[in-house]
Amino acid sequence: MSAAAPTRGTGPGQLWDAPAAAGRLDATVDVPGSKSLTNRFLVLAALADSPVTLTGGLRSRDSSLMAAALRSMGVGIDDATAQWRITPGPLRGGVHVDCGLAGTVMRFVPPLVLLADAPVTFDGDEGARVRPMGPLLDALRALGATVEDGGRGTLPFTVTPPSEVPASVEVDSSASSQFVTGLLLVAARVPHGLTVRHVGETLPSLPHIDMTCATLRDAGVQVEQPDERTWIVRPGPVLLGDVRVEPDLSNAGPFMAAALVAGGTVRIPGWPRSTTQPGALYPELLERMGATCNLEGDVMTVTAPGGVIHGIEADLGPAGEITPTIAALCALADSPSVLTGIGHLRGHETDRLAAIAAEVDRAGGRCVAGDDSLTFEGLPAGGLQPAALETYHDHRMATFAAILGLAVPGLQVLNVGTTAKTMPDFPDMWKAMLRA
Ligand SMILES: O=C(O)C1=C[C@@H](OP(=O)(O)O)[C@@H](O)[C@H](O)C1
Ligand SMILES: C=C(OP(=O)(O)O)C(=O)O
Repeated sequence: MSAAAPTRGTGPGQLWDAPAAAGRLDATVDVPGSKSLTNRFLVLAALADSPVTLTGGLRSRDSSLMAAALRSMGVGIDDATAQWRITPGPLRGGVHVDCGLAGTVMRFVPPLVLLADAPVTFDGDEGARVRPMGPLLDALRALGATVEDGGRGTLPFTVTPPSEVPASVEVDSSASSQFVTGLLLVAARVPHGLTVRHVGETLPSLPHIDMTCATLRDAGVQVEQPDERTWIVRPGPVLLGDVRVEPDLSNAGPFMAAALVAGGTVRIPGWPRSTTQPGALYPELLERMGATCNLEGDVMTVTAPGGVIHGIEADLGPAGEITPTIAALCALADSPSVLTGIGHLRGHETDRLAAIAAEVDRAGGRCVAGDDSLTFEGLPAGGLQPAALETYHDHRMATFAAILGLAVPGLQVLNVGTTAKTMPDFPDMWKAMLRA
């Protein structure tokens, strides 16, 4: 008997009819809070000297997993209203942490065990069990913790706190900047502070490490960076107070990209004047691809003629997480594109280089994945063809598919609900933008 045909819907195994653009856009899209800032603030609040009020926090699978992990370790988190109240407490172990598929949970929580009173076990989704962890686990061992991972260097593992923590550690963070961030976040609270030195060849997502340092400094923590691969965090109090989370600029990207595909205008309110979020690169990249971007007050306005998208050559090493959105535009562009500096995306929610190449191919386009790059031929003469695109449990592959769907009537997306990782309302927000 053959397997039942997928039903229509947004859940696992279900197909979502991606709306095609029916005309020029004129939309204002309120994007929820940044995943990266929300989860940094939650961790820092857990280490703070007094309760913290957090406004604009993201409600999504990744932030819920972070809150659940911290609660289980003894942190009070009241998120019943829009202003969350986080009450730090002594960190306890003897608990199990579900990391889901969240890099921020699997890389930011294990270093907290350096301060806990008993071992903590960690596991996550099947797809999380292949995400790189080894260099961070080795760094925790060098800091005196006992880590049992069956020699795999991946989830699941158990971290047992050390009796003493040395004042410096080396880590190869070439597979993920989150290894350095995880160590820096806890550093002010270990007895002698911590010097973290990156020893790998490349270091992706530097803006995300800058975000960590900026967040620490805003909390009164002294962070020095004597050279581009060393961070020194002095021991001391963490004074977070009241914090507000910026909108997630990476999640603004698909809506901004929609203006290029459909034509018209998309406005993103709440755009920060200055930010460490990698999504800050969108305006420049989208302008090179044919849009006009203007920041007036705190509203970023993207305007484009529609149907005119230029290919691009770009090093996305600093901003790997925006790659799937730029990649969707490259697949629809009037000339070839090459995106480089993105080898580490093979360790993201899925192997994103393989996934993007496979899904462009499924829709009748051409994209070749290299070790560290994606090369696109651009839009084929007859355009892309309707197909049911796979999302691989990857929120950004779902938004990638939705962008293609704007230009390809009849395109479908399998499990678009996987966007709940960082943007649970995505399907409705997308339709509202299109008035579909
Ligand atoms: O620290 C963070 O919040 C993040 C860092 C980056 O990780 P990688 O350096 O593993 O790409 C980014 O891709 C991820 O979405 C969020
Ligand atoms: C790589 C990403 O997430 P994570 O925080 O799980 O690494 C991402 O959101 O693109």
